[in-house]
Amino acid sequence: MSAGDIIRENDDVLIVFDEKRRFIVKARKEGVLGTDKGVVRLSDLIGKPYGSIIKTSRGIEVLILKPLPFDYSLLVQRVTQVIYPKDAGLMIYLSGIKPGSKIGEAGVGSGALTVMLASIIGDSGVLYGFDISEKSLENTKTRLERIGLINRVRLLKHDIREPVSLGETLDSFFLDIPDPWNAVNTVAGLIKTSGTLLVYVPTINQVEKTVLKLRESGCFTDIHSYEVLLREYKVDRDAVRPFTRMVGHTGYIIFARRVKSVI
Ligand SMILES: C[S@@+](CC[C@H](N)C(=O)[O-])C[C@H]1O[C@@H](n2cnc3c(N)ncnc32)[C@H](O)[C@@H]1O
Repeated sequence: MSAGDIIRENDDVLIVFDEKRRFIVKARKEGVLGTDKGVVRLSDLIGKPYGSIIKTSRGIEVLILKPLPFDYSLLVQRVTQVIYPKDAGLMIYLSGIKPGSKIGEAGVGSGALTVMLASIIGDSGVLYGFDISEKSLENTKTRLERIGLINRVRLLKHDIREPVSLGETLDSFFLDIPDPWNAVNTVAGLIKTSGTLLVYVPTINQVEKTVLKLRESGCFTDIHSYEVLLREYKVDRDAVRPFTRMVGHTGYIIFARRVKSVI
């Protein structure tokens, strides 16, 4: 077992009571997490290996885990519609981003995608996050500080449809605003040639407008549009089937590569 497997003071811990009741807390010498299933003393977490089971004051067993990047969505206060992990997963894979990548995102909204992107680019990467809403920027800043990722992110109040200079070009740009077609020229100027653009839109009408604008700009090629449908399964002995409820629709993903000029 390595040192990182043992919970130390100030480490984040995911406490799982059941499917619905999950909390991220910091292990501390003082303080408690109070729930209807009893109290967990935060000092009880210190020195325990991640993956252990501890008991609340009411004797109920809870699991203590190391939070994964997507677990931090528990801390995201939704001030806007957010990008779901199923969509973020494909967007991140297609983008090709990795530790050290320099990337952009507009709008940051509630910061759900920002948290996932910032966790991937590492301490050597940088994310320029644009939004026109002061509230969204403030909210995202608070989340990133809480999770310890703020050093990788520069939050900027700016309308991404208007030109902007960053002093460097980006490996990838993530766009989630109502009218992305109006931002195509600006983001084309920010992405390095052979870099990637990922656009997220909730309606198919927005897909059409955006793709036509990307083609017309002459700055993008390899343009593809996708939708991700995710079905989870309920697994019991001799009774394996999809859950009866599923998320029917979230949004569409558009991928494109920046080129000098389309051949
Ligand atoms: C749907 S939310 C983004 C949600 C975000 N992707 C998430 O996962 O939390 C859209 C955001 O875009 C911002 N926005 C809208 N138009 C914009 C523009 N032209 N430039 C920058 N931000 C813009 C809005 O203020 C809003 O916060």
